[in-house]
Parts: sequence; structure tokens; C-alpha cells
Amino acid sequence: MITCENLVKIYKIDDEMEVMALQGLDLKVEKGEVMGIIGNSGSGKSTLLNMLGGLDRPTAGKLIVDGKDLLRLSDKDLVKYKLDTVGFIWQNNARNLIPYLTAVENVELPMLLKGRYKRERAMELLNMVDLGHRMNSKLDKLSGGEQQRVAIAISLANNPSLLLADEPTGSVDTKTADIILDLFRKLNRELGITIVIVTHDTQLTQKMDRVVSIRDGQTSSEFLRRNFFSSENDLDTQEDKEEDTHVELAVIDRTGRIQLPREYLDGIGLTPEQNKLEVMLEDGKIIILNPEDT
Ligand SMILES: Nc1ncnc2c1ncn2[C@@H]1O[C@H](COP(=O)(O)OP(=O)(O)OP(=O)(O)O)[C@@H](O)[C@H]1O
Repeated sequence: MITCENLVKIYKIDDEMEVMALQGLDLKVEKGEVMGIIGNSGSGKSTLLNMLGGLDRPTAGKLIVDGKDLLRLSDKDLVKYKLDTVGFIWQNNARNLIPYLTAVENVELPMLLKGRYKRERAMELLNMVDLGHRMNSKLDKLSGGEQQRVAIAISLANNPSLLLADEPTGSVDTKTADIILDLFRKLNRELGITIVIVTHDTQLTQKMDRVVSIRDGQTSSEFLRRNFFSSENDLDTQEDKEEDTHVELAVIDRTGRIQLPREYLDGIGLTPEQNKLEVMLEDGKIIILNPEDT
């Protein structure tokens, strides 16, 4: 569904200053995946989402989404792509909704359809997000989580094949965050929609099958859930950390370069000044040693 290869995004601040927000990022997302993206503030998560959503164009590299080459699309085709292929959910989406209109009126508002069909489609979308029973409630009578579900209904209006969510649970409590993740899963299952979620919420990422970590504008590691079918109850009863639920994979680029977590390097006593490691292949395993220890 998504292929990013060596993706670069440079923002020009003024004649002298540039920011390289994406520094040769590689990422593959399969059709029908629900995937998380994590990373420190400023690591390039939102920039990546903006590129995937066609809100801005990459500077260089390759970006193919749903068969469309986003570096080569004409301006007209990019507008069509934004309308037809992607749906967006933002952290503060609900704030853009109109408080004195009902849920169904809010969903109807941005739709291009006319008359009766608009109402039918808006009702259908609210049913999809399990909010059919509140369709005639004024928005300001709905909880934060329910308002976010109205925003999700709106994002589905054009049958997108990709949903992009930037901190979708940033403004709600843990229980509501779980309900929203369950809803994403349901939409994924029932509509086959691919979903990419940027989040800081480690409770949420523990429940995702694949989480990619971005550092300095590049994918640095990937967390795969150990047991895709492990019971959600287990997660609720124990104080899990990401390492317990997921196995961490370092990302290797086409030239064989990998980025090792700093704590691993610290673990073998390698100081930041040292820039060489001893690497050995032994019994089918690659062993990395601090050269000063050998
Ligand atoms: N429109 C822009 N103009 C100039 N620089 C930008 C722009 N957008 C992002 N940047 C810079 O690009 C880098 C990556 O920013 P980005 O917003 O993608 O990070 P992020 O991982 O989403 O951070 P956060 O978690 O704080 O939202 C930062 O250094 C940021 O200052």
C-alpha cells in the first residue's frame, strides 16, 4: 500500500536555513495493516504523515501510495488523491466540528453529495463508528471520545483506502483511547482500510501488531508483536512494557547500514567518542564487540 524509499523532505526556512525533516526514510506498509509510528518530538512523524496524505510534496526519494507516485503526480491529480485515497484524523479534529449542530449534521457538512443521499450516507457513516444511536445529539452533548468518532465518520466519507491519524487519542483518557483503537481495528477488518497512526501513547502501541520508530527523519527500529493473538486481557492485568509485548527489530538499509540503540552501545561500554566496533560472524550469528575489550 505504501512504499517509501530514501524519502527526503527539506523545509526551507529562509535563504540561509534549511531543515531536513526526513533524511532518507524507508518504510513499507502492507495493504490492510494497522501500523503505529512513534518517535521523539521533531523526529519527522508529522512530516511523514503530511507526505503520505499529499498535503505537502517530498523533496526527493520515492513515495508510492496505492499505486500512485506522489513525487510525480500533477497538482490536479494530487487534489484528487487527497479526496479519493486518504482520510485524515487529527488530535484536535473534534474542535473543528460545529458544537450546535447534531452529529449527523456535522457529518453531512463536508460532504459533496446532495439532499437525501447525503443524509443516508451520513447515517451510514455514523453507524460504522457505532454512533448511530447518537446521530441526533448536538455535538456539545457528546463526550470527547464520541466527538472523535464523529471526526472518524467524516474521514470515511469518500471511502478512502488509507486512514492517517495524528495523535488521535491525544485528548482522551486511556479507556476512550482503547475504544478508539478498537474502532480503528473494526474499520480495518470490515472495510479492509489501511491505517497509519502516529502516537506518543505507549499503552496504545502495545496493542498494535507493528510499530515503527522514527529517529532523526529515518526509520530506526521496528517493534513486532510477539504473539499476534495474545489475549487483550493479559495486557490489562499485567504492567506490560513495549519490550514485553513486542520484539524490537533494527532497520537495515539497502547498503547494509543499521542504527543501533544508544543504550545497547552504552551496554558494551562504548563511549560516544568511539566510532568503531568489532563485528564477527560466529555460528550463524553476528556478534558486535567493543574493540577495547578484545
Ligand atoms: N513547515 C515547516 N517548516 C519548517 N520546518 C518544519 C516544518 N514542519 C516541520 N518542520 C521541522 O521538521 C522537523 C520534523 O518535524 P515534525 O513536525 O515532522 O516532527 P514530529 O516528530 O511530528 O514532532 P512532534 O511529535 O513534536 O509533533 C522539526 O525539526 C521541525 O521543526
